[in-house]
Amino acid sequence: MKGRNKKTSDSGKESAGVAAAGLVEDGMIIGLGTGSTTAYAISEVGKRINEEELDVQAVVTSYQSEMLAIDAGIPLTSLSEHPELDLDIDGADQVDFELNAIKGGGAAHTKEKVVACSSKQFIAVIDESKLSDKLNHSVPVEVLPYSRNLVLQNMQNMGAEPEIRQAVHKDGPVITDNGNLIIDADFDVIENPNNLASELSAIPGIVEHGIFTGMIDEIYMGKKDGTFDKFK
Ligand SMILES: O=C(CO)[C@H](O)[C@H](O)COP(=O)(O)O
Repeated sequence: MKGRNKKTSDSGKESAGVAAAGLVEDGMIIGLGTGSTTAYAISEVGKRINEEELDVQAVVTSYQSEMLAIDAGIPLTSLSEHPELDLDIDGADQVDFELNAIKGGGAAHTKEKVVACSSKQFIAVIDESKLSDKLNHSVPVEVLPYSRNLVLQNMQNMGAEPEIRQAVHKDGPVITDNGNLIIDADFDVIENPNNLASELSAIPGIVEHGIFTGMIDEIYMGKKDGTFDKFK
C-alpha cells in the first residue's frame, strides 16, 4: 500500500483503531471512515468477522475504505439499503476537548460527514498528536470546480489563506472521489467552530467543509506506548 492507504508503524494510531474495532457487535451495520488510523480499525474488524463469524456489514466513505474493507473480507452495503447505521469509526486531523474536529486530510470528509450523521454512535480514532486545546488546523473544503474562484474570494474576505490542494502523484489539483476540488483554508486559531461552520456552509459552491461539531460521541486516543485513552 502507498501514501494514505499505507498503515504507518504509528502505535498510537494502531491501538486506537484496534480498540475501536472492539465495539463492533454481531448484527451491526457500521460506517468505515478513511485514513491511516481507520485502516487499523478496518483490518481488525475484518479479522473479528472472520474469527468470530460475526454478521456485520459496512458502509464505506471512500475508494480507500472500500478497497481496504474488501481486502479485509468485510461485506459491504449502502446508505440506500441501510440509512441508519449502528456505529461509525473514523479518524480526524485535529480534535479539541469539546469534541469538535477538523477532518478531510484524505479529501473524504463529505461522505464521512454523511456517514457520521447517519450513525447512532460516532467514534473518532486519533493519536495524541491530534488533540489540541483549540482548533487551528487548516480546514479542508470540498468545492465544485466551477465555483473555485468565488469560494477562494469569499474565504480571503473571511481572513483565511486558502489554497487549492495539489496532487502528489498526478499533475494538477487533487480530484475527490466525488469529482470535485479541495481548498485547504488556514483560518489560524478557530475560536468558534460552530460559527465558522455556518459561515462556510453559506458560501455557494461549497459541497462540504471539514469542520465537525456536535457529531463525535467518543474519542479513542492511542498513545505511543500502545495503550489508549477514551473520553467523551
Ligand atoms: O478525515 C480524514 C480523511 O478525509 C481522515 O480521517 C483524517 O485525515 C485522519 O487521517 P489519519 O488517520 O491518516 O491521520
